[in-house]
Amino acid sequence: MLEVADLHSYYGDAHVLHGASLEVKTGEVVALLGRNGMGKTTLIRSIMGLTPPDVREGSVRWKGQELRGVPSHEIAKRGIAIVPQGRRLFPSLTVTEHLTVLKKASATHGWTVAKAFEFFPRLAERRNNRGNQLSGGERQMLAVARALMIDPELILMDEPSEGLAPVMVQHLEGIILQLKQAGLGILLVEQNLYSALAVADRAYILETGRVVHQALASDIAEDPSTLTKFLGVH
Ligand SMILES: Nc1ncnc2c1ncn2[C@@H]1O[C@H](COP(=O)(O)OP(=O)(O)OP(=O)(O)O)[C@@H](O)[C@H]1O
Repeated sequence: MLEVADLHSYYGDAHVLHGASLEVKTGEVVALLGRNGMGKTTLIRSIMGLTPPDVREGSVRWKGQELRGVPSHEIAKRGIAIVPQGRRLFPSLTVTEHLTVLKKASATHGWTVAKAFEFFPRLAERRNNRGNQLSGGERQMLAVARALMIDPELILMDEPSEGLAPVMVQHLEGIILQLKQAGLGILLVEQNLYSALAVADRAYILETGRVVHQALASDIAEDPSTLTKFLGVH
């Protein structure tokens, strides 16, 4: 469904992605792993058409069509949503307002505000609270719910577990698996290795802007030598 091939991205003269390639098939959860600064966020932004960075070589194909050069709002319309690192919510908007910015409250098709509240009961309870009144876990749920409002087929999630208490990380894993069951594909950037491997079908390891290893998530989880070699985990 998503095919990224030989992508080269730059921040000014700084060459950050050096021919990154990966694939996400329909309904697959794919983890993108790698140490700090290896280019994970840059790759996600490059897929989504967000600048910076500047993509100078390679292709991003979605359902067979080239996305390079397509504006990010158009990419969203074609079915790819992003849950950015740090969640990027509006402190003064309520939970409901965050959701209705992207979809009318009266909408009846696909992901509606009512359906999002059914999926995230905690958000329903907090519907009139503002972004700055939510806990870290509630913020993350809202960031995911907001992404769902565009009725995506693929969600790019950038470190969703960052800053969450362990119980909330587990809750988030449950949400990711439920979304997968609903047929969504997910490309998941995670520092929390074990959480990512617990929900992913496959994983790629990025090192200085290139994929240096790919495998089934279950194989990586059972193979400590891969974790040590590429991720410095002991
Ligand atoms: N806006 C920017 N301008 C210049 N350089 C940047 C910018 N954003 C990232 N970089 C550089 O690009 C490289 C890759 O960063 P990126 O954020 O993609 O890594 P990452 O793997 O997502 O790491 P992290 O887990 O720390 O977010 C780093 O060397 C970083 O300093």
